[in-house]
Amino acid sequence: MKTAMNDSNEVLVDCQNVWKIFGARAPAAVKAVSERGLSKKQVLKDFDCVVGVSDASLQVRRGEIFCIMGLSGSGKSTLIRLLNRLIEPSLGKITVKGREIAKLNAAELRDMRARNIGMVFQSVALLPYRTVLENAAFGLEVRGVARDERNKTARAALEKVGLADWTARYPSELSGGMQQRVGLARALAADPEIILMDEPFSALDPLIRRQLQDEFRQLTKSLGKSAVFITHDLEEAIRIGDRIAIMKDGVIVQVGTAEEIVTKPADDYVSDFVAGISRIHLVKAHSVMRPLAEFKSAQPHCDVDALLRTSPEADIGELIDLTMQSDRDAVAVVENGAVVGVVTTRGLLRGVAGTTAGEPVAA
Ligand SMILES: Nc1ncnc2c1ncn2[C@@H]1O[C@H](COP(=O)(O)OP(=O)(O)OP(=O)(O)O)[C@@H](O)[C@H]1O
Repeated sequence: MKTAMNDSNEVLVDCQNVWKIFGARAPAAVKAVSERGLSKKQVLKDFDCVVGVSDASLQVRRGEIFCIMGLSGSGKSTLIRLLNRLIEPSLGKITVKGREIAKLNAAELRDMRARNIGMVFQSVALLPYRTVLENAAFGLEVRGVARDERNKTARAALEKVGLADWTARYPSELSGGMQQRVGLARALAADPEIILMDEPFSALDPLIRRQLQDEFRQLTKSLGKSAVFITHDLEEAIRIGDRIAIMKDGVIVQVGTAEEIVTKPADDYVSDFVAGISRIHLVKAHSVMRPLAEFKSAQPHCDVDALLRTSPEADIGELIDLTMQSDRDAVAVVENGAVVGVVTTRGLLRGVAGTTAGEPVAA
């Protein structure tokens, strides 16, 4: 099951108060922003400059899949390009594995991109006159890895993405989904610790897309990689991400797990996004339970020890199944052997309907 827990809390990418302002008068706009805190709208009006990213801070931890989600033009691509210094920030600081990337020289930057932070774009840009194997090995070739070694590594990466039988084919013989897999294999062959993905699956049809989402998540986890994954589709972010940052007009408006975002949207913008999302597998017992003391004072005659039991991480689907198996209207939530709360039928309905957790519930 997907959890918010990570293999470690080590921060691999740390982005602090980063701005990116585009335009001929960007330096003056940056000065005005840092001195007077101008808004995106004011910057456009006063300086004719576009704020791509506005005061963004985020941390990507080891082993984590971090999704950046937002509508077109919200700044996702600009932000991800800042993370491996394809573009330079106007203000703010970005470190990768503790090193400030703005301070790296050209050779150090190349090395960092190869070892630490590789990228897969929406259009993979496969080389048409090269085989699948040569395409997957391309990153290694650029790094000067000898042919035998790079082919061996690329072959292993193609195997991981299910293309072992296609190594001698050319990109034009592959479907869009398979071409994306080659792009992923190319990134995996280079073996970076962090993979940056800019809407890699958005051109694919829904079935293939869901399949690749699941495969990508499994593969990333089994290889112990970290990833930053851009999407404009909240369902994709929820399916793939351990945590999600939601962007609007260059600003990160909320960062959290899917459950946090769905149960506690930071503002109306996020609420609108989460309105259509099914909560059955997202909302967990800990969000809809009534704390034990509160439940006991409301229902002093209920024998809590006689209720069916579950963990705080049980989702609403599981809670519904348990409630149906029982002749009681409630399920006890147990942590470390002790009952910590009770989920009532009403709490369950509230979870499905999306009412904020923590409201008083008539049990
Ligand atoms: N090179 C550039 N010059 C000027 N403005 C730019 C440049 N790149 C991006 N922008 C502006 O920055 C803002 C954010 O764009 P960005 O491409 O990061 O958004 P996005 O969320 O990735 O959108 P999409 O989902 O459509 O790719 C937009 O207003 C865009 O016009």
